[in-house]
Amino acid sequence: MIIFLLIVIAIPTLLLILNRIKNRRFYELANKIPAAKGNLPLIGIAHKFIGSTGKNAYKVITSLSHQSLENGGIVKFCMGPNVNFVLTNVEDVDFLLKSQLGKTSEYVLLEDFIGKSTLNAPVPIWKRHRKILIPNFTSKMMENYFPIFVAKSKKLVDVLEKHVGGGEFELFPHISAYELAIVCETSYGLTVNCQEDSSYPVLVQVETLMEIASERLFMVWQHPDWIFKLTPHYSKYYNARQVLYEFMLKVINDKRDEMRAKRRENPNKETEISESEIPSFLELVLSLEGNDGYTDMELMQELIALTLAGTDTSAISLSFLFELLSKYPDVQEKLYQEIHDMFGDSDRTVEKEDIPKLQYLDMVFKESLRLYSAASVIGRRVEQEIKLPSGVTLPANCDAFVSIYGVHRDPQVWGPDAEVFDPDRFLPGRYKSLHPCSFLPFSYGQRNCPGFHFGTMTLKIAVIDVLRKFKIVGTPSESRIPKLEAKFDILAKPLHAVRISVERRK
Ligand code: HEM
Repeated sequence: MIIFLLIVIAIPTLLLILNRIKNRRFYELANKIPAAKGNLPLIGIAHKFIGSTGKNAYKVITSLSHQSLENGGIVKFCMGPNVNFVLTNVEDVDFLLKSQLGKTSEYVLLEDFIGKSTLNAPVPIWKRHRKILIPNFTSKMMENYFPIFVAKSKKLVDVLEKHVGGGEFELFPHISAYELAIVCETSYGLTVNCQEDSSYPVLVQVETLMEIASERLFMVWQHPDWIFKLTPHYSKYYNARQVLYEFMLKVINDKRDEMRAKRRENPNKETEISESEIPSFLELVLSLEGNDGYTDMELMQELIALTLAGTDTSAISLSFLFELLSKYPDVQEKLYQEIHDMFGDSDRTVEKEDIPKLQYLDMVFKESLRLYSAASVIGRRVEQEIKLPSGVTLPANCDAFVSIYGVHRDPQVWGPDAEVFDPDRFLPGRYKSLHPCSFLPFSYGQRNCPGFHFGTMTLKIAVIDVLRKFKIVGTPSESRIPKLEAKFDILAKPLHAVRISVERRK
């Protein structure tokens, strides 16, 4: 027994000492940075995630963010042997996001279903993929996609119409279907009926995969693939991935056949996509010679990554926005007045030129994203030792997390009322004087969100169309500090199903 105990205690201790000696410089620098409360030797804060729920994980993340703010912009936490840092100082965040392009080790866990896609790929692959992806998001493409956004928004209004007089209902599935229908049509050129059918396979499987991947993220012992495969939820995960893969492969093959058939009909045509057509990302890649280096597997995984990146982020952001409007009827009425002043009682469709003219809409949109960013934290791998503008030096080979949640609630940036929901803080004169990294719901630097305009458009169009038609009714908040509960499922999502009711305006 004594020998057994000696082995159990002595071997890890010896390994720890050897690790400390080998990485002396790393620990010398890391030790200068304050550690999070409850950070224990050997395990760090991993115990805080035992039996973790998304709600608990969100609490840990927000607590680390507040501790970072209290320490002047940085806090250290360990997950088992890994030492990580949470940054909230805007100058440091600016420096980190401009200088470090690699993602942290957590993103590697996503490889299991999205491979090495733009979202999570190591830098050399990312550069190649991002170059192919970017033409899909130019202002010309946004113009092309605009009619698709408007058509899906109209369908969202039709679906909500059925709830008039019917009391409270769950909003999120309708919004999620709206965003998915847009991403499918713009990314794969596929018209899907998910707005009519809430059991649509992509919607359900993406949800399952995100839930399980998020749980695994915090269970460090499940990170090795062979252990993960032994867990009870692996078969659910595997089945969801199979359904998604089969669906996407069929989409690719069908599109390729369709394009080949067109080429046979018209062999003299140089490109397969005419100016008048709206090419999807998939069509753009398939029209490139040899798919520009994408294998079918890579292309399929990139499409899944685009679906994840584009659908959930936008749907979550829109859901929080509508929930805030239901809780603050004064803000909703002011916004409605602005929209009504522009459209009157007409039924004309929203046009691209309308959007920048709606200033209060922009302020409400930004304030909602400030308080409830779908991406509450983003990670960057620090390869070489870096000295941050605040004077802190991060050691080489560590993971640094930018807390978007923390930056957006920093009283030094946003004032003592940083927790208050106040769209006026985005009045152009007030907001322009802030550091560009003070507001970064779409991240910042070269690896920021390419879907920034896309997401902004889909959210604003839906808000305009829905408010023109309906008053959104919920339980008004008694405080100007909203207390919307969230959980962490890789993204920060509403904890409970958002329930609202709608009343017809006219
Ligand atoms: C309100 C909506 C959206 C929000 C809040 C959002 C937010 C973000 C954030 C914070 C990142 C950086 C993630 C990181 O560094 O880990 C990101 C990356 C990305 N987003 Fe978005 N996004 C939105 C909509 C979209 C849409 C509509 C698309 C595409 C259709 C999209 C595609 C992507 C892609 C491909 C990346 C990876 C970029 C790279 O690593 O180079 N996003 N997004």
